[in-house]
Amino acid sequence: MSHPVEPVIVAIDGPSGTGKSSTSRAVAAKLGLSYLDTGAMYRAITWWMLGNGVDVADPDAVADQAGKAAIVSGTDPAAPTITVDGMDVSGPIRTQQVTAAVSAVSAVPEVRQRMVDLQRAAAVAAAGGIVVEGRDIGTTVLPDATVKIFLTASAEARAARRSGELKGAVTVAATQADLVRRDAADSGRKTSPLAKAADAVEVDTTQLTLEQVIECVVTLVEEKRAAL
Ligand SMILES: Nc1ncnc2c1ncn2[C@@H]1O[C@H](COP(=O)(O)OP(=O)(O)OP(=O)(O)O)[C@@H](O)[C@H]1O
Ligand SMILES: Nc1ccn([C@@H]2O[C@H](COP(=O)(O)O)[C@@H](O)[C@H]2O)c(=O)n1
Repeated sequence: MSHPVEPVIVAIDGPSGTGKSSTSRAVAAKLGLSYLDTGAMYRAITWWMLGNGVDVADPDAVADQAGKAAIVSGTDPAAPTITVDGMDVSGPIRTQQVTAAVSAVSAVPEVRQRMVDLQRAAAVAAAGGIVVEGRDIGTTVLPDATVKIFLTASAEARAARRSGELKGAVTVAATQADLVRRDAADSGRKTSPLAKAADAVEVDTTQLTLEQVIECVVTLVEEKRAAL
């Protein structure tokens, strides 16, 4: 008797700038899976809070407004989308203003509960399987994921990669300080902090090219699938 094939769920977590988005999108595209960028969701709600005059340093004010914005993520790895109340916010959520505020907003339990519900619903809706990337996917959002990966890289390597992206608009030192500050806030919060799940495979990408990281994750997923 044949058994129904369970959709593969890949959880990819790690600190800022370790290559989660680039790797997750490419792995999803190669394996024909959906893709969800949960960081974009926290950025989207932060963008909404800032635009609506909410004091993001006041957790009670943020909690009070946590249910107001309608956040919708498109999960096609070839063209991921993110909208707030029907508006495309893929550009605005990447501004420095949002980056500086997102850790405070994402630390509020009411915000996290709302985002986690949306993230789990997206995973259930992805009948063919999904790659979900973030900070707490393996530990909290999808603890039963088929494969869990925790990407790391030195702060120096991550800052150099990000500075390359920003084309020298910000110094490497300032970029590194920002990454380290955000990681400390994300790791130190009470509710589902950035953490490696006990059963996650850690991949240090410092000395690896993006292509090597993608290949490594694809192999890990295929090995796991073959063993199911
Ligand atoms: N192994 C690698 N070698 C060199 N550059 C890389 C590697 N992995 C990712 N990059 C580059 O580093 C930058 C950051 O990657 P990416 O946005 O995927 O990281 P991230 O972990 O999703 O970051 P964040 O948490 O801030 O969203 C991008 O410019 C990407 O092209
Ligand atoms: N699962 C997650 C994902 C993200 N966050 C918060 O969002 C910030 C932005 O994430 P990026 O991946 O776009 O850099 C991140 O610094 C966290 O504060 C989260 O809490 N949980």
